[in-house]
Amino acid sequence: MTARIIDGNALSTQLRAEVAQRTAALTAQGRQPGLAVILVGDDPASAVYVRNKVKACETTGIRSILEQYPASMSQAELLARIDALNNDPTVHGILVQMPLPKHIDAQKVIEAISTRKDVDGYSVLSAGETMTGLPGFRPCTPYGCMKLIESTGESLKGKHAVVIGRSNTVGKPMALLLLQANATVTICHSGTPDLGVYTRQADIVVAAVGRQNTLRGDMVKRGAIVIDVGINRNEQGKLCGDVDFESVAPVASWITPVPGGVGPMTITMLMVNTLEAAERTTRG
Ligand SMILES: Nc1nc2c(c(=O)[nH]1)N[C@@H](CN(C=O)c1ccc(C(=O)N[C@@H](CCC(=O)O)C(=O)O)cc1)CN2
Repeated sequence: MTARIIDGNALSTQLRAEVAQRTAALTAQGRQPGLAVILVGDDPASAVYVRNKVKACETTGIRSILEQYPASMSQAELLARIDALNNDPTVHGILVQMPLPKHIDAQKVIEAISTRKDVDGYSVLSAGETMTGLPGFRPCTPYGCMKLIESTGESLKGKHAVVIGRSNTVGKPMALLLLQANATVTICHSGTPDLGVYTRQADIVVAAVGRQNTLRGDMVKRGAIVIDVGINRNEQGKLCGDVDFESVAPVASWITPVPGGVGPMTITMLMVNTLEAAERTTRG
């Protein structure tokens, strides 16, 4: 047996087409969704991600407002821009690309974004909504992982899911979303001794630790679903995830590739969240 591929590019195309349809309906009512994307500094990877977000807006019909600032921008200046965008009724989502330059307190910036416009789902209030299952914005990467798992048609009810990683933006919200889908959830991390003891019991493994080859074939139960959130570069400079694809694919039932798995879904769920932000304002 070899695992079937969960194709994040294909699922993204499908979901973006649905977003485009709903966006067109809102736009026809004079309520075109708008997303403000703020990039501070000159990190080359961030510039690529931001460009891809603007492109995704173009293909879905969402209006993008790209604001680029030098790394020397002060925190006060950035907070003032966010305040202006919070008060702009044509802007439904605000996104500040991470990481920010070191002199800026990222959490302060995130908390300055209105909860109604926090389409990254990064704020403390959004985290609370994710934890309680209240309506709000789910962080895009774990939200995308849930859609990828859903696309396999496998139910999560009663299954054991192991999340490797405990970041506030991926690992922790991922565990909460799996829990809400009635999985039994274990969170492991870089400090977990003998990771395989846990992952070998898992029906679903989500690897989000940021270290290549964290999950190998001998650590995976036959038939498990494996979701790879990692974006790393190997010794040859090639993009790779946290999962050793070659050894895990023959054991798993479903697996996401890197690239082309979770990555594109992150941007797709940003489009979904922005559309929903605009739809919510329409409802008053
Ligand atoms: N404000 C935010 N900042 C950051 C986020 C975020 O969700 N919001 N996430 C990451 C970067 N990111 C989006 O911003 C992101 C990372 C990777 C991909 C992606 O499509 N990856 C491709 C491979 C791309 C490549 O070739 O390098 C893939 O995995 O197929 C999309 C978005 C940090 N900052």
